[in-house]
Amino acid sequence: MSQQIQVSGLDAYYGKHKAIEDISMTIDPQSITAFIGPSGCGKSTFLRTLNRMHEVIPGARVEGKVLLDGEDLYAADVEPVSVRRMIGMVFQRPNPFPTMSIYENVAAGLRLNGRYAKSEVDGIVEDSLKGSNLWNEVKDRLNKPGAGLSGGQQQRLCIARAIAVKPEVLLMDEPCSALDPISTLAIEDLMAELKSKFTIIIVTHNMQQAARVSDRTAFFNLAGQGQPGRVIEMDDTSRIFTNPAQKATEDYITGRFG
Ligand SMILES: Nc1ncnc2c1ncn2[C@@H]1O[C@H](COP(=O)(O)OP(=O)(O)OP(=O)(O)O)[C@@H](O)[C@H]1O
Repeated sequence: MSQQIQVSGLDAYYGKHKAIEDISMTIDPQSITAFIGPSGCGKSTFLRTLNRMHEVIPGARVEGKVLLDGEDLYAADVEPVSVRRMIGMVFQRPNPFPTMSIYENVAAGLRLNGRYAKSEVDGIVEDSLKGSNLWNEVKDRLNKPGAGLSGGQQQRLCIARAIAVKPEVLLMDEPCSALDPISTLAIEDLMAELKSKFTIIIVTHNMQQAARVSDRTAFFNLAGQGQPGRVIEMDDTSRIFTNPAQKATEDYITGRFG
C-alpha cells in the first residue's frame, strides 16, 4: 500500500477556457497536502481532475497525466467509476442523501460496489462511523435520517460514507467552510487520524487550517488576469508558512492579496 499520486503536465479546460495549466506535482502517500490560493485559481478544478470528476461537466476535459501508484488514471481502459471508488471525495457542504437513514448513508457506496452480507455491511458501517469519530453520537439512532444531524455531524457522516468503500485517497474540497469552529476542529482531528490510512488532499481558504493540518502545501495562483491557474510553489507546510521561495506566496500568506 503506497497511495502516491504523480501528476505531470496537466491542463484542464471548460470548453475553450483553460482553467489550469501545466501542473506537475508528487503527492506523498499517507500524508495531508493542502491546496491554497486566491479564489478562481483552479484549486477545486485540479482536485476534481484527480478522481475524474472534472469530466462529468459537459465540455470539460483534461490533458496530461495522473498516476496513482504508477497506474495512469486516464488510460483508455480505466473506468472513471473505479477511479472514484479508489479516490473518494468530501464536499464543501455536507451532502448526506436526504431521504436515507444514517446507516443507509454509510452503506450507500457499498451497495454500488458489490454484494455484501447484512452482517458484513453492519460491520463496515460501524467501523466507518468509528473511523469518522461519529459512532458514539449516532449508535442509538442509526435508522434516523442523516439529514437530522448537525452540520458537523453530517460532514463526519459524509466522511464515513467516503471511507466505507475503502478508498486509497480522500479529496476534501473546503470540508469545513460551512462548519462552526468546534466542528471544524473535530474534522481537523479526524484528518490527522485518517492520514495513517489514506492519502488526504484538502482545498482550504483557511490559512491557519492549512498550517495546522497539512504536511505539504501547494500555492496556486493565476498566471495573470484572464490566464489559467498554476502551481507557484509546493513545499513542506512549515517552509511555505515561514520561508517561502516565491514572493507571491509570501504576499498571499501574509494577507497582502487574495
Ligand atoms: N463548472 C464550470 N464551468 C465553467 N467554468 C468553471 C466551472 N467551474 C469553475 N470554472 C472556472 O474555472 C476557474 C477555476 O475555478 P475553481 O473553482 O477551480 O477555482 P478555485 O481556486 O477552486 O476557486 P475558489 O477558491 O473560489 O473555490 C475559474 O475561472 C472558474 O470560473
